[in-house]
Amino acid sequence: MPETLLEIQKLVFAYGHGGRVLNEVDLTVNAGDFIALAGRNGSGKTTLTRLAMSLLKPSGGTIYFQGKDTAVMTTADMARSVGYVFQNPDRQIFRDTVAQEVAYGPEQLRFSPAVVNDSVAWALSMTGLTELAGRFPRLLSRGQKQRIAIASAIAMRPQMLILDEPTSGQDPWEAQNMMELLTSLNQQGITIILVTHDMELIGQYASRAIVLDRGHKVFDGTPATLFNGEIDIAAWGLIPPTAVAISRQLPGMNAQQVTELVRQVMPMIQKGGEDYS
Ligand SMILES: Nc1ncnc2c1ncn2[C@@H]1O[C@H](COP(=O)(O)OP(=O)(O)OP(=O)(O)O)[C@@H](O)[C@H]1O
Repeated sequence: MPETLLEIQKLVFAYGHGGRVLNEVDLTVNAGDFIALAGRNGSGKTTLTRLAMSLLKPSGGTIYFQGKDTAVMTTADMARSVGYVFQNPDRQIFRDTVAQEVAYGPEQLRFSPAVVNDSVAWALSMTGLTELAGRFPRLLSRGQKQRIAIASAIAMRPQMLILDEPTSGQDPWEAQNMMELLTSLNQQGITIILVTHDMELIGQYASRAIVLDRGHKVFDGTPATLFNGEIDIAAWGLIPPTAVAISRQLPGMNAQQVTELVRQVMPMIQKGGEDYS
């Protein structure tokens, strides 16, 4: 059995005296999961991740991290185990060089200087930033800044990484690099929760999809099940990945990703070619 990292029970949340933004949400996150958290604008995704990080406190229900009630944990306690990457990387970057920026978290956690150096070197290398270690972060591209935010988070050696729309505003090449980075971090044992509106990314990279709709958890399962055509995902404001939409038009096809669609379609095309030759 995989270790349970996060256990959310009957979570309710309202901002101030407003209405409920999250309603009786139950959720278990296991070590090793690669979760995509989806749902229409305002469905409660960011709020849920902020609660999971103890940046907000529940109005009702309980959140346990490794069996411990997070109500008694500070944001600093959570930061030892969970890295959080904000949607806008500029909110997280304030030091003069990339290396100093990435060292900030491990220093705050009072790692020894040798461990800080090792952690920074590892985080820069994982994120492809080693060459940029001495550069001024604010002058780098959005994709590079997003990588700095991830490097800063993983330098604290978290068990789990929560990322809020890390590919927003990036070109497809940067977004793909980012997803490959997250895949490789996940393969190294870091549990990933990725907030995203991008169904293509969910189909291609996530092992589990969770959908929120108007503060309720309405789906928790594999991307294959989410996109199998039997669930009315349009009711939650979602559309299937292109590969799924195309493959539904072709008899016998069940691709979730473009590469898989091409693999499934190629024999048909080759056979068609032979018929014409
Ligand atoms: N600081 C706040 N004060 C009051 N209401 C808020 C606050 N932040 C978010 N909300 C409201 O809470 C609801 C959930 O917002 P949240 O940002 O969690 O949704 P989301 O699914 O992340 O949306 P998006 O995809 O647009 O980022 C929305 O109705 C939003 O307007």
